[in-house]
Amino acid sequence: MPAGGGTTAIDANPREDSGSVSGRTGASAKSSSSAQVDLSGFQALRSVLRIRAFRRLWMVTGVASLGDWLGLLATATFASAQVSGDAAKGLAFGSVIAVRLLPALVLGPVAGVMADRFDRRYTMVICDLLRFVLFASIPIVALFSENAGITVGWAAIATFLIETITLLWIPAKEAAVPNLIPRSRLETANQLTLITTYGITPVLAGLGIAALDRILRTGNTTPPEWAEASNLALYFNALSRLAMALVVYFGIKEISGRAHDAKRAGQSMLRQFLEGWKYVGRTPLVRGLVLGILGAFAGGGIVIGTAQFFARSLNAGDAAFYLLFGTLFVGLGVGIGLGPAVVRDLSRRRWFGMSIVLAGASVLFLAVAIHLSMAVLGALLVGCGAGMAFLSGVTLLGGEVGDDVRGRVFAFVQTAVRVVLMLAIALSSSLVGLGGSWQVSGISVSSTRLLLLAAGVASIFTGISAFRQMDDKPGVPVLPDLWGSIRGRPLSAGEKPVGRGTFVVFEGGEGAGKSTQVGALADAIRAKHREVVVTREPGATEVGQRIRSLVLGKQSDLSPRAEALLYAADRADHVATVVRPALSRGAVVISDRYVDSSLAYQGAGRTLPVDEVSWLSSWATGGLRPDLVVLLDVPPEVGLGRAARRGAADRLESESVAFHERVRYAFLDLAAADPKRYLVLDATRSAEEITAAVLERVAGLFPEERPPDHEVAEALNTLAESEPPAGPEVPRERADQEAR
Ligand SMILES: Nc1ncnc2c1ncn2[C@@H]1O[C@H](COP(=O)(O)OP(=O)(O)OP(=O)(O)O)[C@@H](O)[C@H]1O
Ligand SMILES: Cc1cn([C@H]2C[C@H](O)[C@@H](COP(=O)(O)O)O2)c(=O)[nH]c1=O
Repeated sequence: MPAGGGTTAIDANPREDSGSVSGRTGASAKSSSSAQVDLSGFQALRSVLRIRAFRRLWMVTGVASLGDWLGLLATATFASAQVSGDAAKGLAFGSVIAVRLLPALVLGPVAGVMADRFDRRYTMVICDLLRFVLFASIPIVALFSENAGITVGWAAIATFLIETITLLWIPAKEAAVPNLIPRSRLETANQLTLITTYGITPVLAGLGIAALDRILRTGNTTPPEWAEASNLALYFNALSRLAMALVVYFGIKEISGRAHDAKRAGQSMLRQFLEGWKYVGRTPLVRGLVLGILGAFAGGGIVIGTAQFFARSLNAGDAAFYLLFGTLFVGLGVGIGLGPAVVRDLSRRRWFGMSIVLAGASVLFLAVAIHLSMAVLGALLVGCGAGMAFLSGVTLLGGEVGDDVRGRVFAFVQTAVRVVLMLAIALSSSLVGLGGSWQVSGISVSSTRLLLLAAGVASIFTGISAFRQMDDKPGVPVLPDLWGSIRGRPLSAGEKPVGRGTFVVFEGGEGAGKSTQVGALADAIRAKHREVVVTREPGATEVGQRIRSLVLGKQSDLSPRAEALLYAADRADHVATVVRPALSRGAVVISDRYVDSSLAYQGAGRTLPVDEVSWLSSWATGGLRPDLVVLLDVPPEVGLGRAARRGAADRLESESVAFHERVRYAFLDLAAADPKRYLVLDATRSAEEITAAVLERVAGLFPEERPPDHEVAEALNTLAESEPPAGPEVPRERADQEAR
């Protein structure tokens, strides 16, 4: 994936998330004497919904998705209503569904090229306007035509066209979402979208159409033809698509405006198409994802294809089929809704493979279930595994595939999924019908169960292969890592034990007051006769001093990648020669900036891919993570104003306010993603208030040595008297003067 400008040419996301820190503060935090900001999991959801462009897209997609489900039910029932006789009705119903699935084969590949080649907003708007016309045309043609053949024929043609257009629309939309939202929020955004699309709206559509039909038929009156429930549903579907087009055109302009790649614009569509396939084939992550997704859908298809026979084999009647089907969906919802909260910091690449293995193992369990209760548990776990795989797969695709090729990858996946699903359902339902059943030791062994066994084994095999292809922590044991993640302590690749010390980091924008607070905290801990090492990045070592002059010197003309590498080099030297030795001695290490500064400044500020910057830092530090990060949050204007009073601006301070705003929201997003490790403080408060909040929280790190209140008061007095504030012990003036 070309990393540079691919992912974040749009500058819309972080600033949209414009709630101030106090805006994110819960009432409890406000009433607290400290300035602490409470960032819970629920607030992660709220922070996603604060990103206006995404919120608009999510709301309008929800309405449109409801319309689409209504439309699917309505076109199918509408077609069967046009003919009489069970066989003809069944054929009409099935044909409409088949017609909806067919275009994927023909058009899927082209759709991706279009999503990557053309402006995604215009692609979405044009597609939705066309769908508006086509959906509305189905009941209108029926109204004016006397001939059932013409009505059903047009319904089939319009449905085919709609599905064709949908295939163009989906990759454009899916590829656009990661540009509207910070990476750390992508998973929550996907959770919200998947639950809306596959959980809430199909149920609402089913209930809505049934209720509409009932209302229209109350009092034994038959409604006029134009007001039939299925017709009204189709009008609703048409209008929801019109609304989508208008909102995207007028309200979500951020979808346009990706970096224009002149080289690619000149390429032929065929070349771009082949390039997309090659990308899928040669990128291990994408290959693993595609393999896993297809394996999971093949397994799912076999479960669906055999479900009715399987339910019969349990002697539990037709109701068992619906029960198992419903349970599968409940499992999907549980996996998508609760999965991230359970596995917490587990690597998403690992989670994806593990989820498929869970789904496969659950299919195996289904295959040997001898009682309905076992089958219900199996179906629930199959759904859970599939839901978690779906969520992690979509999030990985959105977050780790470059913007320039994302449309094609999404299109590839959606086409392949449909084909595999159709084949799996068709083959398994025909095979299952051919086979019989035998009694082995009183247990009924049927072709259904053998097929399920085969599907389970195949899914486990696919999950393991996907895991191997994508693993980002090779050598780290799988089960301890899973267990550690569930308990909030995932194992880090390459992490070495660092002794008994405690590592505290202060982060935040320019002039947030980090040096001031580092000094105050160091004084308070030293008063407890503990060894404290005050340090900072960049510039804590001899080499670091030279790097500091290079990165902050206004005369330096550094590319973003070179800048990121220099900060990483400083960090590697810093951790190896200062931080780790001090932690091994059992000291408290307090650092003014660390890894998050690179994620915020080089990732969000310079728009380098955050995962790559994160990997670089992780490599530089050998996976060393702080015990606590104190984030001092300050609006850039305030912080830059404070810094300006200190002297001339350096190279980073001279960046635009927009740059510093991106940095600010990236810090907040990092904190929101791991609230236990962070203390977020409103840095516009007085230095004394902030110190009190820091001391209170730090006391929790050394429960046996909580400072008595009079010592906290002393530390605050020292802080109030010291002017200028105590800064890091390491020399900074020389490098800073050279830099400025
Ligand atoms: N809470 C506060 N309220 C007002 N002014 C403050 C506060 N904390 C620190 N200051 C002042 O703001 C200026 C910058 O503070 P400090 O050097 O501690 O910030 P910093 O985050 O380390 O800055 P930089 O990242 O630019 O090095 C100093 O003049 C300091 O006295
Ligand atoms: C560690 C680190 C720092 N920066 C930036 C952030 C600041 O603008 C300067 C450091 O200056 P300070 O006065 O010591 O705060 O460097 C960065 O961009 N990336 C990093 O990893």
